[in-house]
Amino acid sequence: MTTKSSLLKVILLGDGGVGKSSLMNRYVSNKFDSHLFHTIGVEFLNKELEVDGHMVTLQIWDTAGQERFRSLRTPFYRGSDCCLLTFSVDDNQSFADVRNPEKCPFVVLGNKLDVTERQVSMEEAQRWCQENGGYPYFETSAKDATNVSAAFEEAVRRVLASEDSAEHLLPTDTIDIRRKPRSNGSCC
Ligand SMILES: Nc1nc2c(ncn2[C@@H]2O[C@H](COP(=O)(O)OP(=O)(O)OP(=O)(O)O)[C@@H](O)[C@H]2O)c(=O)[nH]1
Ligand SMILES: [Mg+2]
Repeated sequence: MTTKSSLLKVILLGDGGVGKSSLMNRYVSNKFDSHLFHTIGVEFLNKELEVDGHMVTLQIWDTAGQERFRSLRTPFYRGSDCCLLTFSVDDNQSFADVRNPEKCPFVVLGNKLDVTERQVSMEEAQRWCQENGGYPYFETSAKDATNVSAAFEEAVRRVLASEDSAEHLLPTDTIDIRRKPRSNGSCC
């Protein structure tokens, strides 16, 4: 029997320091580093998971949020199935930047839930997500591992539900050369 797996690409976007790399490291390696360096350019990691009976290879692209790297991100939007727009709840400016997405968002993450001094309330973030297309909103902490898997898994569920998942199917033992290229499968 052919085992089929879906290959999904998600991209983490958001200001420098909001915790994108920390979320990826927590999710893929279950590790947290309180003195992580800023990302330079773009990095990616793969994670295999099962969502509602679907085997998925999730390719997570982690972009550099600092302003000086902004132009580098553009090529990586292409072919993304989902954008994870991330801000940190203790940084108003990072939420303002999320509210002006360059490309279509899919899931919005308010990270650093563990901090005591919030600048963005849950109500404010939820209201914005509802009023701007009904984006799913998750409050996460890469530090405490709160809601991190749930946020990535929701992204996978949304992609699988919104697209003909057959478009992603990669038979492990055959390649169908008659298959047409994806026409409009990507959101970004
Ligand atoms: N308290 C707390 N700190 C966090 C959390 N997530 C990340 N941090 C810290 O915030 C800092 C920045 O985290 P990064 O993951 O490097 O942020 P980034 O979004 O990848 O930043 P760039 O690579 O510059 O775009 C690091 O010192 C992390 O340890 C969190 O959930 N809670
Ligand atoms: Mg980073």
